[in-house]
Amino acid sequence: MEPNAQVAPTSIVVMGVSGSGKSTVAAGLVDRLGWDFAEGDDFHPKANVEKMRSGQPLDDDDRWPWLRTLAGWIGEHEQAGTSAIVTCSALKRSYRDLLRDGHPSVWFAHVTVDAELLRDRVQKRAGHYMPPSLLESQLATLQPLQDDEQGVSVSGAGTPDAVVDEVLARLAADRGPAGT
Ligand SMILES: Nc1ncnc2c1ncn2[C@@H]1O[C@H](COP(=O)(O)OP(=O)(O)OP(=O)(O)O)[C@@H](O)[C@H]1O
Ligand SMILES: O=C(O)[C@H](O)[C@@H](O)[C@H](O)[C@H](O)CO
Repeated sequence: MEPNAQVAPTSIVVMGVSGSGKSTVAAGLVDRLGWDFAEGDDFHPKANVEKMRSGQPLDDDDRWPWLRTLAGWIGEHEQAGTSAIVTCSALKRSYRDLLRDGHPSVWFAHVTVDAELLRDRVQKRAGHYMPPSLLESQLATLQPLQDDEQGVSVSGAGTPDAVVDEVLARLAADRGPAGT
């Protein structure tokens, strides 16, 4: 598999640890691009959500079936020729390998936020099943997006609009004049 396949990116996976701002950035991208959208967390089996709610981090075995479901969603959109945006923590490179395997249009937008800001955001967020205590394991598991992976890493510390602008600028550059 070729991580940097030269295919116009039409499937954006907004990735990052819990609380980094994936949903917020994805909403901004959907507003600006009008592409189809799915919240990756909605595809977690109930057992995964209950595990996180009880304060236990997911492991690879918990995540593989979920990631395969998301890859299927991406594949359906690719096949239909429909551009799409999905949020997914995609914490490890091997998870991203699964998502892009056979799906050359996949392009990652990694929203990065330092641990202090992350704790602050998650502690202020009410009514979410993900307890702040799981942040450390999210950060320990994270393998940041690498240079040879199609996509962009952006700091999520700015305003949502600024983060979205930065993602879109890089997306436009990667899509080239024909991909607008
Ligand atoms: N750029 C930003 N500036 C200020 N606050 C932000 C920004 N992005 C997100 N937030 C806030 O931080 C919190 C986490 O954001 P969000 O839910 O988008 O993250 P997430 O990565 O989708 O989280 P999870 O994966 O746990 O669902 C929310 O309360 C959101 O309003
Ligand atoms: O891979 C994981 O551990 C999970 O996807 C988590 O990241 C949460 O589902 C999500 O971020 C919601 O808080």
